Parts: sequence; C-alpha cells; structure tokens
Amino acid sequence: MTAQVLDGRATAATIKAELTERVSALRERGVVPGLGTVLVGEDPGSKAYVAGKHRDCAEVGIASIREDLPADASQADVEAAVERLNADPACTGYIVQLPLPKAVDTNAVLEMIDPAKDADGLHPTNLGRLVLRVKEEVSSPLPCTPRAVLELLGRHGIELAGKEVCVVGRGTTVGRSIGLLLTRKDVNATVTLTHTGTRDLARHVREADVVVAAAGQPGLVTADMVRPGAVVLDVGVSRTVDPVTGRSKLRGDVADGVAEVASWLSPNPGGVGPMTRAMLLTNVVETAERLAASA
Ligand SMILES: Nc1nc(=O)c2c([nH]1)NC[C@@H]1CN(c3ccc(C(=O)N[C@@H](CCC(=O)O)C(=O)O)cc3)C=[N+]21
Repeated sequence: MTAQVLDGRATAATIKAELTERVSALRERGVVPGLGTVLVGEDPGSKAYVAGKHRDCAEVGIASIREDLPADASQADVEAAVERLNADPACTGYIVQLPLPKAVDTNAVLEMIDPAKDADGLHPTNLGRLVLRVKEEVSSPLPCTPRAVLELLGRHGIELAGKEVCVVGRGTTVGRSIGLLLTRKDVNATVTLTHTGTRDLARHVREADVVVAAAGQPGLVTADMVRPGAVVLDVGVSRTVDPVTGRSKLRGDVADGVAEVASWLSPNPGGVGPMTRAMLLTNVVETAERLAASA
C-alpha cells in the first residue's frame, strides 16, 4: 500500500480563499483584521516562520504589525511589546513566537496576552476554556496546530468518531491540548497520550487508527509500529544540520517507510505546517468577527 497524501498546501490554499471572502465582508463593515507578531532574537527558523505568517496575511487581506526585538531583550522589553499590541486597535490578534530566549519567562509573557487577541490559543484563559468546554463562540481561539490536524482530516473526509487516536508528544502546543479537542462530543475520538517516557511506545502506536506524531524526535515513528491502514499525521518540526554541507534541513517525527503502511499520511513539509498557518489566519479572522459582532 502507498498512503494517500493529506495535502496541507492545497487545503490551506482553499482555506485562504475562503478567508479572503470573510476578510472582504469584514472590511465592508469597517473592520480590518490585523495580525501582530512578537519575535525576539535572530533564530533563522523563527524568523522564517514569522515572515511566512506576514506573507499569508498579505495574501488574504489581513493587515500585519511586527514587533521585532533583539536577542538580548529584557523581560520588561518583551512585556512592553505585548502591552503595545494589547493596546493597539489595529491589532485584532497576535502571537508571541516561541521559543523565547532562556532569560525571558515565557509563561509570564503568555499570561499578559489579552485573551481576546490570543491568535495562538495559548493564553491560560483560552486553554482553560477548552478544558471547561465553554461554548466555542465565546471561548475561541483554539490552539492552531491541534485545530490544523482536525481540519486536515475533516477536509479529506476522514471520520474521527469512535476512532482510537494515539498522540505521541506532550508539548503544550500540540500533545497536551489536542486530546481536549479530539474527545469533545462532536468529534468523539478516544485518545491515548504517549511521550518519550512511554515504556512501550510501539504497543500504543500499533493499536491506533490515527497516529499524531508530535514529539519533536526525527524519525521516532517507524513503519513497524504503524498498523496497516492507519492514518498518520507528521507534526514534528526538528531542524537538523547536515555535517557535510552545513545546511539545515526540516525533519518530521515519521520515518520513511511509513508511507508504505499507512492509508493516509501528511507529508512534512507540506502537511500540518501550512495548515497551522491557515488556522492562525482563521483565528485572526474569527477574533475580528467577534469584535465586529460586539461593536
Ligand atoms: N507562538 C508560536 N506559535 C506557533 O504556531 C509556533 C511557534 N510559536 N513556534 C514554532 C512552531 C512551529 N510552527 C510551524 C508553523 C508552520 C510551519 C510550516 O508552514 N512549515 C512548512 C515548511 C517551512 C520550511 O520549510 O521551513 C511546511 O511544513 O510545509 C512549520 C512550523 C509554528 N510554531
């Protein structure tokens, strides 16, 4: 078997076309969605992601606002950037690009984000509302990558109700929060959360109808672990440097042979990454729509 492709690039393009219309409708009502980004330091990966987000915004008609700070920015400098975006009416949603430099207290920064402008869905209030199952029209934004996984499956007609999903990875942005979405009654999947400390990872992965690989360990999920016909999503983003050429390369958590075993596989790049960006845009449009509705 060769897996069918969960095409994140094509799906993200469809979503962007839909968002372009929603943005025009908002502009007609005098509301211009604006995405803010806070980027601290010179990490090439982070710079590339942030640049990509601004390009995406331009494509769908969302304004964008940049707060770029030097690598040695202090806690107070980062907090001041967050305060500016909280106060700026042109910014309807924003993100603080992670990871922040070690000297900055990330949780303290995330807590300062206005929950109504939290385009990543990572503010404790929004994560808490997800746990408490506050109605979505009040509670959103949802975290982008978990939402990207659900949307990518949904738009390929892959049903999750009653399925066994094995999540590999316990990070905040994906592993710890995706189960909250997958186990909602309207999705109705059963979730096992595994991580690099799981004693027999292969045993859990083998049971799964759907595998979400998000541990950030290149090639962790191998073909022998995957049940034939399972659906596999490769969420990992690790940058490895080729010792010979010195060039950095993006590597996912899913090993090469998995495509021969799975029924559907999300490529990496070209799978969950572009969808995550599309969900960020969706969150920004939705925050602006809520703003317009309450105005
Ligand atoms: N506050 C915050 N929010 C995030 O959402 C966030 C973050 N910090 N820090 C880092 C991770 C990583 N992440 C990616 C998003 C898109 C691609 C993406 O579009 N990747 C392309 C390839 C890009 C390339 O080749 O470099 C693809 O998969 O096709 C990748 C990774 C968001 N993150």
